[in-house]
Amino acid sequence: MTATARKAITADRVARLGVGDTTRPVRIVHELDGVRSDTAPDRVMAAGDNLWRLWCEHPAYRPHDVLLGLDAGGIIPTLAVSWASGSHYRIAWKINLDLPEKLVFHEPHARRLEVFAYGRFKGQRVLIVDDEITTGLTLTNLVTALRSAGADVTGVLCLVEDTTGDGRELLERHEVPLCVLTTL
Ligand SMILES: O=P(O)(O)OC[C@H]1O[C@H](OP(=O)(O)OP(=O)(O)O)[C@H](O)[C@@H]1O
Repeated sequence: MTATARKAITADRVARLGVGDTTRPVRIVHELDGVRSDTAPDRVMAAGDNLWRLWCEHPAYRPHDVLLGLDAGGIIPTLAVSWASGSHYRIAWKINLDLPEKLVFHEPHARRLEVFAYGRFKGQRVLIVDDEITTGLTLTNLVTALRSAGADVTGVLCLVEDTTGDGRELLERHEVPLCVLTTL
């Protein structure tokens, strides 16, 4: 297979995974590496369901148009919340594809420093989903980029808040509510 053909297949797969609908997340979770046992998908879906319920009861809850998850750790939680909430989702990828209308922001920790969210965000109410927050730098960078693109960030959902960092305080300074499943 040529490099061009491989690139086309990768781009198609990213596009299909990145703008999802609620009928597909379970099948995608089964396809992802590391989630192969019979019970793991159920646990992932239960976590997404619980996180979604907590957000619905949160005082700062507002409706959203789309979920936005972060590659890589945020992908599975995003699928799970999508399934629980019946929401469409997108993924911000650490893959730079030659596609129009991409939002770029900087990830302060990863080896690949730039993250790309494809498509239009102007006028969209976006609920961000990730696996964990520590310093909050990653998510505030994303919030700033989304707002610059004309999006309305309704909140951030994370599975885990590492309270050794100041992520919650940083998000509060940016007036973004944070809802987490558990703290560490
Ligand atoms: O609150 P912060 O201090 O910014 O850290 C949180 C970020 O760190 C992790 O990503 P990581 O860089 O490890 O990338 P990964 O998801 O690809 O593992 C995690 O998934 C968050 O996105």
